[in-house]
Amino acid sequence: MAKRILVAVFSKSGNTRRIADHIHESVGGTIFEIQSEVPYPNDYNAIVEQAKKEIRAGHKPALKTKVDNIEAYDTVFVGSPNWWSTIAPPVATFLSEYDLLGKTVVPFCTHGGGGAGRIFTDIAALCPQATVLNGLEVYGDGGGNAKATISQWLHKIGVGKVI
Ligand SMILES: Cc1cc2nc3c(=O)[nH]c(=O)nc-3n(C[C@H](O)[C@H](O)[C@H](O)COP(=O)(O)O)c2cc1C
Repeated sequence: MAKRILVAVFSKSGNTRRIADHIHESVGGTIFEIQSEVPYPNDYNAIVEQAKKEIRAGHKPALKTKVDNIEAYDTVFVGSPNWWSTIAPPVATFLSEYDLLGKTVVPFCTHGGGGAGRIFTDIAALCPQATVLNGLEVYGDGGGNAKATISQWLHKIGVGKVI
């Protein structure tokens, strides 16, 4: 049976979404934007403070969007910006809401200079029954090298294009 791929991404300012779009172009499948029911503020200080509080409290905000049929996918890419060295809280909600038992999870993130932080281990901890492949970390929106970096990574982890 053909592999079915979901590319799930949360992005506040577009960087992680851009990487998700490149991944989607390369591997096919379905793209899914993780969105919180209540949007995060646009003011930088406000979002940084809110994120800090939510992460400290382990808060998992309600999501506005749902995946129709998670059973249909066997590979799930999960993308998050680095927020305080970990995943954005809506990504924690996403990983807790869906049963990823037996699926392959492929993490990726963008950051502002701090690298992946704890993102890959935090994602793995939230889907203990999935096989988690080596993640990709990208600075900002990845610049002009983004596509090449993504192709090399996909090749390394052995995820090819599906229809
Ligand atoms: C609330 C918040 C916290 C952040 N914390 C970090 C951090 O700890 N380390 C880091 O390298 N970048 C941090 N950043 C920068 C983002 O990870 C970076 O700009 C990312 O590419 C944004 O992705 P997006 O455009 O998909 O939202 C933070 C940004 C925000 C809004």
